[in-house]
This record gives sequence, structure tokens and C-alpha cells, in this order.
Amino acid sequence: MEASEAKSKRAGGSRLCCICNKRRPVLKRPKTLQQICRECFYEVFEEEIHQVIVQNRLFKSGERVAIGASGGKDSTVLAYVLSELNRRHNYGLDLFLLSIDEGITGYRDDSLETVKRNEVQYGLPLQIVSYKDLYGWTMDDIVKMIGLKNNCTFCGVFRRQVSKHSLFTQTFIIPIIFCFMISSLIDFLKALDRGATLLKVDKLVTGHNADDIAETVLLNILRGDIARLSRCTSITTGEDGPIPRCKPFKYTYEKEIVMYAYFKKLDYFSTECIYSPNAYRGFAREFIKDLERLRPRAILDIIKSGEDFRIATTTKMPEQGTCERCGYISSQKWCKACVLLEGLNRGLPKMGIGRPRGSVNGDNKHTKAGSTAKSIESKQCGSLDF
Ligand SMILES: Nc1ncnc2c1ncn2[C@@H]1O[C@H](COP(=O)(O)OP(=O)(O)OP(=O)(O)O)[C@@H](O)[C@H]1O
Repeated sequence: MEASEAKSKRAGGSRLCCICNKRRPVLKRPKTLQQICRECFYEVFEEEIHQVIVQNRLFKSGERVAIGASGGKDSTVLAYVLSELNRRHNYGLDLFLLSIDEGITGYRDDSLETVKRNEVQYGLPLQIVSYKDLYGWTMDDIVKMIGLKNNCTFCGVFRRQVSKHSLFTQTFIIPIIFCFMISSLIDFLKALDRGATLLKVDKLVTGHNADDIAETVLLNILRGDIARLSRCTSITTGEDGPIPRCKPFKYTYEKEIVMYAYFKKLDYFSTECIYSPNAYRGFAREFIKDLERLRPRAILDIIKSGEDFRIATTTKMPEQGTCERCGYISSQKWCKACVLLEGLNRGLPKMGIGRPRGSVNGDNKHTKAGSTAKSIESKQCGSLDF
């Protein structure tokens, strides 16, 4: 009897959880392929995040921390886990939920309902900041007026500069705000910065996970964007800005987040945004998923490669200066937004779009505005910074 039991434990190794060796396994852990029980899964999942927080000194006791809450799986799990860890390990944090309402009917309105329920479920105060209030337009208004064509090209440029360019945006309001608002990541972050300022928080955390970061490493390599490559793996960014942003899920696999949300029966919203057809990132995502299927460590290894890249001393990095036209931070004579605006102003909206000939790695050394127009192309659909 004992012999047959031992044999069945060994056979396939799947009868008992390979961590506690007591309970029946209910899942194969995506990161390690271990067969484990639900309780051990919760424990390793939460403990890994706790270790990331502690080892990277993400927070200090007494800090006010806003959780960027979209209602999606990542930020919902982040809000849940962070409030649990805060209690369990006495981090001493004041946590808040912060949501950006882009004004997308049938998408953000529904997901915000989820966040409102999370506010009650987790007992975390919620602040909602809307594009309508910040910029006077909802995404729906804008898409109704100009449609969806060519949206990604302008996005990565304007999203970071919109506040500086508010006068320009009034002049060219429809195309620029539209491009600014097409929902790539830093659109949110810009608005999130505003919301975080309203909440007077010390830090902002987002639910970017290991898969997101691996994708971004890959995209920055594919685009030869050395400057972004060197910072996209940082767990904390924006330390020199008003509100640092952290990614406690930097090493957390998306599949595990989904499993955790599923087993914990967390209340989250799972529809994709209707205005974000980012095909290039989609290919990178699929490629990484394929690699993960063959070798689960691939995601962590891509992140590690991103972290370990060293920029050769011979590589010329863009020198930071200010745009001669608007004063915004720029490594060129005119900032990218001004070049695009110039194109729009002259009725040549494609001026800043299109692959430049001879541009090898995005390391554009030209200083004339016309050359700047060429350099921006490679960063279209550019949610490559976090
Ligand atoms: N509208 C929003 N309001 C507040 N935070 C947001 C919003 N959209 C995105 N974020 C933050 O940015 C992170 C990454 O956003 P992304 O659009 O990549 O969504 P995602 O990977 O599907 O994440 P989630 O599952 O949380 O929606 C989110 O986890 C969240 O912290």
C-alpha cells in the first residue's frame, strides 16, 4: 500500500503540491512549471512581490501611494495585493486608487464601474480624473470628428508634451489632442501625474508586469532606441520629476496575475481598449508568448538582457537641450512636437511620418528641424517608456 502510494506520488510528480507536499496541486505555475496547490500559489505570488518591494526599497513608511487603477486585471490585482502586503508587513502606506477616464463609451465607463466597486471592496479612496476635465475633450468626441487613421504616429510625441503645448493644441486641437489621447501608456501617465498631484501622493504605482517590460525591451531593440532601452527596465522612474512611478509587478508574469485574479475571484474588467490598434507591439507580444511557451524563463531573461545592456562609450547619445520654438526639453533644435505641429500647420500632416532613409538606429545627430521630422518616425506607437 505504502509502496504504491509512494509510486503514485513520484509518478508524474503531480499528486501532491511540490511546495507543501501536503495538498493536491490545482495549477501548473507558469513561471516555474511547478504543480502547486492554491494556497502555495498565493503564498509564492505574494511573497515574490513583497521581496521585490523590499529589495528595491520601493516605499518608505508614511508615504502616500496612488495605484493607477484601470479596472483591468493587472491594476486590480496590484490594488488587492498591495493593500494585503501593506497590512501584513506594516509598510505604513496610505493607499489610494487613481483612475483616468479617457471618455470611451463601452470601455472606460464600464471599467470605471469596476474600480468604483474595488474602492468599496478594498476600502481604498478613489480619485477619478477625466480627459474631459483636463483637456476639454473625450476620446469619443475626437474619434467622431477625425476617425482613427494615423493615430499612433503622433501619440508618443504629444503625450509627453501636451501641457507645454496647450496653446498649440488649441490651435490644432482636433488632430493633436486626438493623437495625444489615443490610449497608449504614457497618455495615462501624464494624466496620472496630474491626478497624483491632486491626491498629493509621494508615489504612483502601476500594474506593468514582466511581460509588458519584456515587450518594451524588445521593441526598443527593434527600433534601435538606445536611450529608452537603457531606462525601460527601471523599476522606479521619474525620480527627478514631481512623482516617481514604480512597477512592483516588474518580475510578475501576466499569466500568474490572471490566475491569481481568477482563483481569488477578484472583480476586474477584461475588455481590450477599442482605440488601441498597436500592431507592432502586438507582434512583439505574440513573439514573447511563443518564447514563453518554449521556455518560461524567456521573459525574465529578456528583462535581464535589457538591464545588462551597456551603452558603448563610443555611442553618441542625444544631448538634452530645449526646443528653440517652445522651450520644451529636446535634443534637437525643434522638439518633435513642434516638427509635427509645423507639418500640421502647413497642411502636411505626414511631414513627421514615414521611415527615414538611412536612419540606422534612431541615433539622430541632425539638428535642423527638417531632420528632426525624420527622426521621430521610428518611435511611432511609442508607448516605450513607462
Ligand atoms: N485609465 C487608467 N487609469 C489609471 N491607471 C491606468 C489606466 N490605464 C492604465 N493604467 C495603469 O497603467 C498600467 C498598464 O496599463 P495597460 O494599458 O498596459 O493595461 P493592462 O496591462 O491591461 O493593465 P490593466 O490590466 O491594469 O488594465 C495599468 O496596470 C494601470 O496601473
